[in-house]
Amino acid sequence: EISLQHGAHRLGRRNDADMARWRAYGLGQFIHWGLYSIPGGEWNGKIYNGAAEWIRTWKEVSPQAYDSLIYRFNPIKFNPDSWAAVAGRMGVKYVTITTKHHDGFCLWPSKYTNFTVAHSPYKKDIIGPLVKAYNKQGIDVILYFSIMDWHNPDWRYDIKTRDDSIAFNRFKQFTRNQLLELLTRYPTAKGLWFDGTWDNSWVKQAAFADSLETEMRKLRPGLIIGSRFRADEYGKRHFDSNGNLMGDYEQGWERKIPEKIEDVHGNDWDCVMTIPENQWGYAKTWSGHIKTADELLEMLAKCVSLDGNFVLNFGPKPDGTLRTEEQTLAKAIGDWMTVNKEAIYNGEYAGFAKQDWGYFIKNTGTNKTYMVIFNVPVSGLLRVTTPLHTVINKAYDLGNLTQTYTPEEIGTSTYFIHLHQQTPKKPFVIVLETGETG
Ligand SMILES: C[C@@H]1N[C@@H](C#Cc2ccccc2)[C@H](O)[C@@H]1O
Repeated sequence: EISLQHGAHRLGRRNDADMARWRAYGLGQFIHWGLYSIPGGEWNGKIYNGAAEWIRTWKEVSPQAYDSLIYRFNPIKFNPDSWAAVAGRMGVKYVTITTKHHDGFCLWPSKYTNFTVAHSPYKKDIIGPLVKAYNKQGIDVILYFSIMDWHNPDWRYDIKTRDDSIAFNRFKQFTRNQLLELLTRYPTAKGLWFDGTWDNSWVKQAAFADSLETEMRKLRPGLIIGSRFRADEYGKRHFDSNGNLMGDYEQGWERKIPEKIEDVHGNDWDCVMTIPENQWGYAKTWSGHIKTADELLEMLAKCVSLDGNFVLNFGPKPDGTLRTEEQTLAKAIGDWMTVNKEAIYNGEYAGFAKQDWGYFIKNTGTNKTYMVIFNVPVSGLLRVTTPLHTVINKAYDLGNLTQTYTPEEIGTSTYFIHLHQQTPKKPFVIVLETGETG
């Protein structure tokens, strides 16, 4: 181990109540909404092949023309209660909302810049009503904040000259001011989801970022900050130069999911996922593979089975409504969660050997382990290998408690569950109530 001033300040998982609440969420919603939602991935009739929220960087787009979109931001159909109702029906426990994406446009009336909703035709704060509406549905809020800010003239990709350094010092104060402003304006926010922290300019700010993280945690005890916020003094991000996780959970799983428990190194983590291959902000034309409800449910079960949270992204339209495809998926996921949510909430790694039919999820603090089944073998036999000294006392369908099973013991800690009849063409859950022997 080397001596670090600005590496991880805690080894292992946080063990406080705020983090336990985050750990139990299972399912979250991401919302990407801002000026980029207006062009929706198109400019002058041409389709941008990148992610819609990055259209400002397209060579076909002049930054000034993009920034003038502020004068067209007027989501007259925006109704946060309807978004929160869709999220509540879907079964999400938390939402991560973009307060400011890389383009620098603020969805709250920040005092530190005019590039905000306050200077758009809409005029009103978006974040406050969103936080209130989601909290009213019992859904916690995490604020997404991009450090990289293309609009701010003091932003730099690297610090090469004294002028760069003077400008970036102004930028650091601006960033600190905005973050303290967000935490003060929205005190019920449970955490900050940082992005846009990969450029050298920010990576070189280990001391400043470390001090700012400490200041934010002091201002808001229990605040949850992920591994993407800051680098250590050697420029190492997410994991410091000693290989220890920085922040409270790993934020490296963007549009990807770990394969096995060893990949998560005993840390908390979240996977943030798009419905199309790679569109976060609203894109008029979705191209390529659009994930189905069953695919998304399998991603959810896989994440929770490996001790993570699954956060599905929505990109609302410029008028403030949700696109039909997203509403349809939210309902399909919600219909499944209505029956099976106890397999997801308070879920953790079960320690059972992974099987091809699906995923094991243990319920924190109880003797229940859930089999979330996606791939029924033609034999109709579901193999279960329990951890040593664990026995199965009861087995039954979560969706039909009278549908019970008598596991056939076929070897040490190994059983077959015989499925009774042709099973539904939908993911389903069998509950195992276990006990310990010896
Ligand atoms: C959560 C997601 N992170 C952002 C990004 C990115 C990115 C940028 C460059 C290379 C790879 C990924 C996306 O715009 C979205 O906000």
